[in-house]
Amino acid sequence: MKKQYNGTWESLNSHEVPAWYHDCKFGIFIHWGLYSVPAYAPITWQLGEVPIDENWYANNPYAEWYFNSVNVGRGPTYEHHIKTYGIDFKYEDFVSMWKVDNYKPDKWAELFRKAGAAYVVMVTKHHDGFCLFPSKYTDYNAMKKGPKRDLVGDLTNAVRAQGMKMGLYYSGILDWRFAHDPIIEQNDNFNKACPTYEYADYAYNQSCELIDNYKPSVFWNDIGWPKQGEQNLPYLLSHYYNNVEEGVVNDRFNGLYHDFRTMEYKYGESNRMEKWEMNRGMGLSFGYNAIEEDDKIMSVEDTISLLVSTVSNNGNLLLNIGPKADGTIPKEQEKRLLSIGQWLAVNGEAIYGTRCSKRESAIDESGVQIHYTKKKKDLYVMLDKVPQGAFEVVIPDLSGEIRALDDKIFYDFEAFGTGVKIKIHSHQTSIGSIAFKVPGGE
Ligand SMILES: C[C@@H]1N[C@H](CNC(=O)c2cc3ccccc3[nH]2)[C@@H](O)[C@H](O)[C@@H]1O
Repeated sequence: MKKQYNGTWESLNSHEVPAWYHDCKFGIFIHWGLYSVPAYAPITWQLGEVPIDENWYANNPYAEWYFNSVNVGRGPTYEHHIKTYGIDFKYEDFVSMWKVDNYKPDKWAELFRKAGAAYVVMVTKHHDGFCLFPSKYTDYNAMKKGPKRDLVGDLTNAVRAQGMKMGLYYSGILDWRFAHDPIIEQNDNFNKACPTYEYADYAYNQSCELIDNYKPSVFWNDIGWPKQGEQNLPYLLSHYYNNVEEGVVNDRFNGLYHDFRTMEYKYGESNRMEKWEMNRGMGLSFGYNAIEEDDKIMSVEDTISLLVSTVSNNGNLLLNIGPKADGTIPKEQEKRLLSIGQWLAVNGEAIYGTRCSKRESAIDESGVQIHYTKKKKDLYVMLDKVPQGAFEVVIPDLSGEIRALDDKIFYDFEAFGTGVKIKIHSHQTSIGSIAFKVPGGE
């Protein structure tokens, strides 16, 4: 019997995170929109690592913040805009320039599947207010203007045809079509947001459009929810769960409710006792940044390290790609996705469908990082940040057989005190973390 939610916080608080969200581990985030046309941001800092005497908003590395970065009236993006487009060029003028001739949603979905992703979260409306889906509530949308396509519907169908879950991102509290004062400090995200009931109703109604028309497996709200709409949240979330039984939501509803917590780059806290999700771009931006080239984005090894450390601590990794305006996925991003997929094809047994082991991640004296996952009674051990060439590592409080998932790893193992010493002779031909299975080891 399907559980019904009745518009109260009490009924919502009985909602449990469905198994699929615990099992899937790796998702692809997609930031694609008007901001992909200028595709510019300075390459500055990761969120959570901004130097104390610097201003994030006047030097925003998020290319999807282009409108605000110009609107602040100073800094690299403002200068770039004046030089490239001129002082009279308005952000809305990018609409007619946004042609999606290379948008091939089936190819995108195929690439995400090859990357080993189990879910996708696509931005439907970012802070700039331009909707990538047909909406009854605004003509500022991709069906009516610019691309003249239901960009969200096309990808939703393609992703589901590949057997992946489709999630949708919505910028709840921020919409610069309703409130366009420059945001120059963190609190402005809330204090300068549109304070009208009209906008709160707009956000509620568009969220219902997304739920009713696409039934997203993840409703990924960003930054916060309109204050004037907080009393309607229990109805919106009940409507969501009553229509999308497997649905999950994140923790960006003004702290009122969540299925899973989030981190973004280095910002936020995670607690392995609770389901959470790490989201970040491959570089410092979510939207495509044309000056962020191959040498400026994460290596495959670092991305696999992030996946392994996130999953072994009860998280999912939602890794962003920023397509070019025309729908081309940048080569440097595609290359990394395919390499991650190759690693997961060999080592995915230690990732997909696992749960947090009672054993916590550790660093041995040689600096090798040891991460654990479990699946029923089996234990998986993943070695990361390993040296080139041969090395040894002792896994404490372990006994019995230990088997590398990658047959290109040459190793021995032996009992060592109350643990097992693994002697790796050669691992050159493999990329990223080295995963072992210990049958019955949990
Ligand atoms: C995915 C990413 N989100 C940004 C806003 N981030 C937050 O509101 C936020 C980060 C974070 C980390 C831990 C807990 C809550 C958080 N909210 C957006 O401003 C970016 O353009 C991009 O869409």
